[in-house]
Amino acid sequence: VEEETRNSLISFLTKLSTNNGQPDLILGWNSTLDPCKDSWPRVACDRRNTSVTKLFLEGLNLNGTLDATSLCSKRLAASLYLLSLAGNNIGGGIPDGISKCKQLTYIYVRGNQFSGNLPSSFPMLGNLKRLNISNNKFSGNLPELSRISGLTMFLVQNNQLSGEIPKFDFSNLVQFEVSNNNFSGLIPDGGSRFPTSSFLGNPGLCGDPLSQKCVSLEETVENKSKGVSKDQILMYSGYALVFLMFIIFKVCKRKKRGEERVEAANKVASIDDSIISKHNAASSEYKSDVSRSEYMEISAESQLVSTSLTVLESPVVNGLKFEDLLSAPAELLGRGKHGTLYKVLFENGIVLVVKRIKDWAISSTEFKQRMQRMGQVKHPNVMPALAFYCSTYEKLLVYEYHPNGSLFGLLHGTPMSQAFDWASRIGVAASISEALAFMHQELKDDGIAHGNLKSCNILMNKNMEPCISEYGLMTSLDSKYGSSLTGSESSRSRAFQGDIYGLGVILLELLTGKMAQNSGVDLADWVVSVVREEWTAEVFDKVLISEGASEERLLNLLQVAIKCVNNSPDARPSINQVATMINTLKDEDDRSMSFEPSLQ
Ligand SMILES: Nc1ncnc2c1ncn2[C@@H]1O[C@H](COP(=O)(O)OP(=O)(O)OP(=O)(O)O)[C@@H](O)[C@H]1O
Repeated sequence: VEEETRNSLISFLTKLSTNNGQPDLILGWNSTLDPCKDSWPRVACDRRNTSVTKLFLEGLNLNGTLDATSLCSKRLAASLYLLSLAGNNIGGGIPDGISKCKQLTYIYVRGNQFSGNLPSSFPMLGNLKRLNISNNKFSGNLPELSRISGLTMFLVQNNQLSGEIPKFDFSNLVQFEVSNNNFSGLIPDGGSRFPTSSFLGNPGLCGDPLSQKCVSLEETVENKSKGVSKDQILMYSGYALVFLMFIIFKVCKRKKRGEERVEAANKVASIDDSIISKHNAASSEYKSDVSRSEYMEISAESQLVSTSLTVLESPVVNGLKFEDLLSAPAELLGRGKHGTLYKVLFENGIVLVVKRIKDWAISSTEFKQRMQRMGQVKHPNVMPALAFYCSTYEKLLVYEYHPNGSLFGLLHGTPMSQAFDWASRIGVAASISEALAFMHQELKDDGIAHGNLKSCNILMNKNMEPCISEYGLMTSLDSKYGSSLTGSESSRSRAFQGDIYGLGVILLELLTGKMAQNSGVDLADWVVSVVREEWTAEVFDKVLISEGASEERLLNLLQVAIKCVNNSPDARPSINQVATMINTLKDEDDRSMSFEPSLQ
């Protein structure tokens, strides 16, 4: 490593550590030695040992300032892609010059005394993937970070940041948290993928997933006041206008609601009346294959006691009527233990999935209450029902169609399974277990477990992230899962323990690449017997072994899976324990893969 870089590093550390006297000596950073070949502590280099790539300076009680000029000196800036300063007492701001460190991909400065604005040049760090500036004293508006397209981690909680949240492409973000700042305005589209806790503690913030809704009028008024001078008098009259319009809006809304109620009553009546005629007319228009005609039976039965479709909050199906569902072409996707699944195609290109539940001994009232309750519990890795229909004869649920298929398909379908590497598998395990822990916690008091957790009920969304589907549709009838259909307290907890069993089997599928049931062989029984015979290494998927996945990590996950499939439901761990174990394994894995620091 050339002299310029050595000097830059030492000067950077000196400014960071005004308290430490001779930091270069303390850390062993000595300009007569080479940072790479002589292995300066807390410095990592490229494979050829010619350039510095990572600085791990966390937890050193550093209390100086960040000298971007030294850090982003020409040569160092060309290779440095990880900077961790987490858990120190570094103060001052992050200078504008940081944007010269073009290769920076990971910035971890959590838990310091940094203050001031993030520099406006920050978005020029186009390679940035993970940013953690949480637990500092940063303030002011965020720069246009949404321009950084590859950002997967954005953690800025516990600062004093204000203004609006940039319009991120939330589909890329895996970790996101802005809680306990002074952010205001509408949470941008897609933000609702993250839990409410990611946004809490910002009094001015509104919109999904927070319960505080935005007053849509604000936008209208903002537009109207564009171009108006910003002096104070006008500002106050603007506020007065907002208030006035808000009142008018409320009055109009109340009036409209009254009209809508009348309209809705008429609509329900007209749907009921028109089902027979529309269905008869419609059925001749569609190609009638077996599934289609079966699907049509729904309407025939439903004519007896029909109610309208209940939409559970979704822009996709807003305005969708029960009759629309019936008159759209349908394709049979599968016939499971608990019902039949149809893919329904609409003229406007929307594709939905309708589950027709069979033989569920649950009253209509109970079914409706259950669906409404589940509509309130949202997690980005759980697929919500978009709407439901319930009559004496039919119980239908409407879901979004996921063209990327299920985890079952990914593991046991043909070529894709080859590309399903260990990092993705442990990622899937961590996401599912966290989502299940969330659902159990939210729905424990209502006694609603998943009831039928298995790899074909884990669907891959457009970002190939797993989503648990069909949550709470049925209580499993399988005694092995440990549940029963009676409503007693113990049978309720059995249902939750049944989900742990289901999760355990999914973990075994991820580890072995084998199906849960194959030619009468039960995967859990097989794995347990092989492990008992001390042939443990034999159970793992050969694809993982040939990829070079660490056997120690496979073993760690296997131990969790085996605990979950214990035949005695009471001996299984709680979902929180499972989620913690799996997430710890995943974190260890992430760290060892990228040699990232323990303190982000
Ligand atoms: N929303 C969806 N989008 C795309 N595919 C889906 C969707 N829901 C389910 N599937 C897939 O359709 C197939 C049939 O699903 P279905 O729920 O009927 O089967 P099952 O889960 O075996 O049945 P059951 O839940 O009654 O035991 C499965 O392969 C499943 O992965």
